[in-house]
Amino acid sequence: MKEEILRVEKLNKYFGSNHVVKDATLSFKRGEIHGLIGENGSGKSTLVSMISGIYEINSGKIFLEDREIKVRSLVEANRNGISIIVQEAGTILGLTVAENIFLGNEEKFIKHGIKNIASMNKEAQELLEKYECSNINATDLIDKYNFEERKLIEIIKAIYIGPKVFIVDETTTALSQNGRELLYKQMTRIKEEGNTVIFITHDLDELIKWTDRITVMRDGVVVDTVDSDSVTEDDIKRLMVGRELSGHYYRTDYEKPVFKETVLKLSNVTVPGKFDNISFELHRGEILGIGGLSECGMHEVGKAIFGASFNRLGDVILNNEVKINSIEVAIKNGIAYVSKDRDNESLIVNDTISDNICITSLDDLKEHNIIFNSKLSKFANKYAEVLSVKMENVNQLVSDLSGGNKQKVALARWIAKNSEIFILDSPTRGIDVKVKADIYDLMTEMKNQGKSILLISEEILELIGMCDRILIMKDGKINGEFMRDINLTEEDLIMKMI
Ligand SMILES: Nc1ncnc2c1ncn2[C@@H]1O[C@H](COP(=O)(O)OP(=O)(O)OP(=O)(O)O)[C@@H](O)[C@H]1O
Repeated sequence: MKEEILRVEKLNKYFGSNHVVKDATLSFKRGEIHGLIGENGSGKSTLVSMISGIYEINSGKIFLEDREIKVRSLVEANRNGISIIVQEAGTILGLTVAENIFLGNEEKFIKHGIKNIASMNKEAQELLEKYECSNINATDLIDKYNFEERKLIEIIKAIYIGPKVFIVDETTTALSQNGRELLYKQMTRIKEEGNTVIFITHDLDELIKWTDRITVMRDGVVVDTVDSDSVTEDDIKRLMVGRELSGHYYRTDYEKPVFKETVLKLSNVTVPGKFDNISFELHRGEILGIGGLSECGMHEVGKAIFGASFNRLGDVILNNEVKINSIEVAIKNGIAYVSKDRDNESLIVNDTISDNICITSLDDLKEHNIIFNSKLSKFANKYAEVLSVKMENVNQLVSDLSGGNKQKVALARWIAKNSEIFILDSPTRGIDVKVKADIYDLMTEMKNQGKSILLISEEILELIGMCDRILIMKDGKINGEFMRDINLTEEDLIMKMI
């Protein structure tokens, strides 16, 4: 029997009248990876945020190595040996990589009131090398790096302290295959050294594979804790939802036609330093996937098509000969874009759900040049419902939603706009299995209506399961093309990525 390292007893958290964690009692053992799963909004992030000092506890107790701890901030949690990688961006823009890594822990570099920046930069660079991120420069502003690179920096920040409890909140979907390998390696090391990892992921396969035990939450309540080697994905789904979930997940068809008509054409598109001379066509009714490893440039391709890259070269042309050179032209011509960097590029998090959903459809909602609030509210409610957004009402701020529910709002806006071409970068990031299946159904329905989807994804199975055609990128170029085929395997795609 492994020894307990961390115990939470009757933890409660309210946001206003919303009781989101209810009497949670849970024990974590030394040398285990302990998974945490539940539907979007079931209280996982809130629970680990209380353990890591991000949120105040309304009632209950936390014991670390049998000693009650009261952590009031992340820095205090760190000092107690608890670190976390949060689901959203956890780095601060305007600071260097080194400053981000040592944020809250700078005093080790301060002597007689003077901070030894050279020494801090040197130590940060050594950490970057040690954790296989030598392409990142400690003295650079963090702003220079993309979402995945910032996540890797957060991982280093969380592990260099040698945590007793390392919390990973829905991080793997922000990482590509190589970033994931790095994270798994560190999780395994921490476990083998007799410490504990709390691992939140919506990927059931990954959850069962990497954890020793799994705790399931439903509506703020800890439902059960099970041994990972004694459960199946269906068992977990049943515990999460409280009933049997049946039916398919990805598309099941292999013969559905793609129209010959080209709706969007890229000719020799380049974004210097990101990708080079990319040309392809997207057809009506096609789901075209783009996959690859972190540095391959695929995320920038989505941005460039939407007119959101400042220094793009080459042409992005619609079938009516309109050239897409700006976001405004893209939206006017029926192009939708969901970025992987949800909080910074897809949503206005300090605004309401209603405003976020309506923002791209305001012109369509005008009556004699007047926009009626009642109409906005009805419209927002309709599409929040289509995407099953778990919320109090549409006037709630997006920042108050759980990660997966934010993602649903980002998608709802474009479904509401009835766009013709969807560029979806990691659209199911952070979304629970049940809603994921609904989103895949929605994508299939859109395809059947003749809409076109460019699906940029790190999830190889998602690409194989959903796409009519898949382009694999490597080092800024297209390195392989695969047609939909029941015999296509993960290995086929990976071979073209590496
Ligand atoms: N800062 C906040 N203010 C108000 N309500 C909040 C806040 N943070 C979370 N909530 C609410 O608490 C509930 C639980 O959210 P939480 O983020 O813990 O869920 P989760 O299980 O982590 O979901 P996901 O899988 O989507 O990340 C949700 O209903 C959410 O809207």
